[in-house]
Amino acid sequence: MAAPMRGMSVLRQAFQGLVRPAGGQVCRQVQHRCYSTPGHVQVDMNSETGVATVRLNRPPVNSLNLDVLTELSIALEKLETDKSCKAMVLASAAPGIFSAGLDILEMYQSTPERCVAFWRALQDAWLNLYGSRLITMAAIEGHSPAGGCLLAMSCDYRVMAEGKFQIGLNETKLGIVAPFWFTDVMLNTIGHRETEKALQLGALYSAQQALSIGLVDKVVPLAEVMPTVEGELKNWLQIPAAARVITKTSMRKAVLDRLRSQKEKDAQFFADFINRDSVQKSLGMYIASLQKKKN
Ligand SMILES: CCCC/C=C\CC(=O)SCCNC(=O)CCNC(=O)[C@H](O)C(C)(C)COP(=O)(O)OP(=O)(O)OC[C@H]1O[C@@H](n2cnc3c(N)ncnc32)[C@H](O)[C@@H]1OP(=O)(O)O
Repeated sequence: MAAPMRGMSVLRQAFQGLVRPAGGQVCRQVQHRCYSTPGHVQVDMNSETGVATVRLNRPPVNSLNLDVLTELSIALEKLETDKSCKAMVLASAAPGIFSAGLDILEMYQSTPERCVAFWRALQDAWLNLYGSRLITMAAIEGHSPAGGCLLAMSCDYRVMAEGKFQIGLNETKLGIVAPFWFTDVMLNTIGHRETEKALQLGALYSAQQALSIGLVDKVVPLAEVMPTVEGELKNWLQIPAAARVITKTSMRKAVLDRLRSQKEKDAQFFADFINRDSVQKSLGMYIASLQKKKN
């Protein structure tokens, strides 16, 4: 195994194929390439259909920490440059959960430097997902609050499992504020009036409620989520790719450019905001409420 290069994380080098992480495997089959590493993002590429399935795999709740976001970003970059890849399904390997959103522990009692690095990783993952040329579909087989909702909304199409699962941008309930680009994506998805209510209230919606406001596109029984995504993909794959990509790009450009033009300012704002005493106090109380729920 090659020695890790200085100034580049082992994780990033592993994904770029420069080093193979201990215990990691790269398996190649006739129709599927699965990049299996000890990391938190599994990619299964079906070379026959050109559809990649990207599964978040950080049990118990797929909370998005620096590593997960970095891995996700790199996985998306690789798929973007893979000419055989036409579409990507974002899903979860953890039962009952799509993603619990940002890892609250990245925001609680963290250093300003770590906060900035964490936020840059989130920005990059989002820019890669929202700006992707691929057809992107979210298979929401569980809860999807906050950052989980952002990932789902950033796809082109969302299928959610019916039942007890909830989705929404609940940031205000934690005493934090959804960044402008989260708001922009929600505005583009459900419109101004619903976004204003949803964000102020930190609303979490059932699948049926989410369907009624256009936050998801289809609600089906849990076991039907993947087959429904696959069925929908067949329609999307029939559209001439160049025309679809130009249309998608022109519709998303303004929102992407808004973040691209102020990434560093946005990261610094996050680090300053999250480290305010009042915000830290709210996050501490929220973490305690999650713990209490169990007892
Ligand atoms: C300027 C700032 C902008 C910030 C922008 C975005 C913010 C975010 O994304 S903040 C994250 C918001 N997420 C949430 O509010 C979700 C919180 N979690 C839950 O409501 C539940 O965990 C969930 C419904 C997702 C799943 O419920 P359960 O299946 O019953 O699991 P548990 O609640 O028992 O959780 C298991 C375990 O995971 C810990 N956990 C849950 N969510 C998070 C999280 N987002 N970050 C870190 N850790 C999380 C939870 O505390 C439990 O831990 P243990 O007690 O140690 O087992």
